[in-house]
Amino acid sequence: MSEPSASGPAAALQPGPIEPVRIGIVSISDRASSGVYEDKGLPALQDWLTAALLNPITFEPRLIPDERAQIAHTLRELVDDARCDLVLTTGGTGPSPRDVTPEATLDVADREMPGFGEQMRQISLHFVPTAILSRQVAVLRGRALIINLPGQPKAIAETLSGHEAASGIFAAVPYCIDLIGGPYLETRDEVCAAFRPKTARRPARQG
Ligand SMILES: Nc1ncnc2c1ncn2[C@@H]1O[C@H](COP(=O)(O)OP(=O)(O)OP(=O)(O)O)[C@@H](O)[C@H]1O
Ligand SMILES: Nc1nc2c(c(=O)[nH]1)N[C@H]1C(S)=C(S)[C@@H](COP(=O)(O)O)O[C@H]1N2
Repeated sequence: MSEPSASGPAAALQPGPIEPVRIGIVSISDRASSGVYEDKGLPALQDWLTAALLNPITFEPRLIPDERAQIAHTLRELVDDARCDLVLTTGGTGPSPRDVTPEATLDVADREMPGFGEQMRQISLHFVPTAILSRQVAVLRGRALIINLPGQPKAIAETLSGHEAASGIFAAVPYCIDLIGGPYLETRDEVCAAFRPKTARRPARQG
C-alpha cells in the first residue's frame, strides 16, 4: 500500500501553519497614564489573550489619558500604521464627563458592530448591576476589529470569557476576523471556545 501523498485527502485534513496576529491593546485611564496608580489594564489584556490564543501574538500596547482626540489618533495609528488585526481598549466607557472612549472609537469607524456591545452588557449583568452604565462599542476600520471593554481590570476576563449563562464575546472574534480578511485565529477551548460555521472551520490542531 502506498503512503498518502502530501497533496492527497490525508494532507487536506492536516492543519496548516499557524498564522501570526498583531493585536493593539489600549488602556485608557487618566490616573494610570499619569502614574497615580499602576496600570492593570494592559497586563490583564495581555494575559488573557496569551492564554486564549494559540497564534503567535505581537502586542502593540498603549497607555493613554481619557482624551478623545488622543484616543482616536491612537486607534488610527494602530490600524493604519501598525497594521493591527484586532484592537482591544479598556476604560473610559462609562457616563462620567471624562469617559469618551466610545465617541473616539466611533470617530474612526467605517462600520459599527452593535452585537458586541449588546452582548457585553448582557454578560456583565451577571457580574454587576451597573453593567448598563458601560456605553462600550465595537467597530470595523479597514481590515481591523476594534472593541471597547470596561475599565475595571476584572471586567476584561469577564466580558471576553463570559459567564455560564452568557457566552463571552471573544467566541465570535475569530470568525469576525476571518470575514474581514485577517489571520485565522485559533483558541484554547478551556479559555474560550471560538465558534465558526462548519464551512469556515479548518482541521483542529492536536494538543
Ligand atoms: N488602567 C487601570 N489600572 C488599574 N485600575 C483601573 C484602571 N482603570 C480603571 N481602574 C479601576 O477601575 C475603576 C473604575 O474605572 P474607570 O475607568 O471608571 O476609572 P475613572 O474613575 O474614570 O478614572 P481613571 O480614568 O483615572 O482611571 C477605577 O477607579 C480604578 O479603581
Ligand atoms: N463585566 C463588567 N462590566 C462592567 C463593570 C464590571 O466591573 N465588570 N463595571 C461597570 C461599571 S461600574 C461602569 S461605570 C461601566 C463603565 O466603566 P469604565 O468607565 O471603566 O469603562 O462598566 C460597567 N461594566
